Amino acid sequence: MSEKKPIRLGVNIDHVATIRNARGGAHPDPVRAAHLVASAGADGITAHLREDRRHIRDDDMRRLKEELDLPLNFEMAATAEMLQLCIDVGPHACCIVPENRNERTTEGGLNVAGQHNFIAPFVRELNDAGIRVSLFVDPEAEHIEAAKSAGASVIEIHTGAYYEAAAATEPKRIAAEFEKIKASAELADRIGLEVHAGHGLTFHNVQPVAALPQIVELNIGHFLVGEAVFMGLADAVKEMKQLMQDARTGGHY
Ligand SMILES: CC(=O)[C@@H](O)[C@H](O)COP(=O)(O)O
Ligand SMILES: NCC(=O)COP(=O)(O)O
Repeated sequence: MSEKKPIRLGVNIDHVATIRNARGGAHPDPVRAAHLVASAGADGITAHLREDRRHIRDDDMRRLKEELDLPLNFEMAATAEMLQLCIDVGPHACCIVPENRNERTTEGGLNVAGQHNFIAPFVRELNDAGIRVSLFVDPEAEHIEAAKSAGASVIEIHTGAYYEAAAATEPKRIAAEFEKIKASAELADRIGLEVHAGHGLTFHNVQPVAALPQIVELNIGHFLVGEAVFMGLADAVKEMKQLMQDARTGGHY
């Protein structure tokens, strides 16, 4: 069993921008939300600049980088336009994700094994610009091994299938999806990749994932912004961090 390293919470503020864009104005400002989550204990800010700009926009990314002291994780598709924007912004990290304009949310992980020769040059250019690269992958060995050989230093395990199993309250499916995450975290750690996870994590499903000793960062957004309606964004972030720390230190879950 690996030693338990501390675990970080990256808060994804995309859906603050979704609410802003619903009316076309400037409120609520995702950068203001980022300042708030920083003071509530977030360890980083994640934002996904989608090609269709449905939530976060170019200027949000620039302001997040300029105004925040926290590490910025720039999520994006592997396109020439995004590569240039990311290099111009100069975030701490870039997470490359698959993107499909017709999807409601990120549906699956990056097909790194099938697109190795396409993805590796993006990783190289970002690395050369001093940006850490993470690849957002389904919990499958072939993509994790391909991420390593493509030059990424981090993988983020897509926890969407685990979320769906938990939402359907199907114990066998939850256990099967969790086992995939666990085996993937162990494999990635063994081959020298830093391991992150995210997508669909909530107060109710986060603790088993946070307890996995190889996982050092969780990126969580939609649930926290939704929960902010009921308990406020700062309290939602504090509660999520507490649940993660409790799971990490062997507390109750
Ligand atoms: C890649 C990922 O999991 C997040 O970026 C999440 O998808 C938030 O953005 P969307 O809700 O637009 O997919
Ligand atoms: N990469 C996952 C992420 O940033 C947040 O996903 P979600 O919590 O909004 O589903």
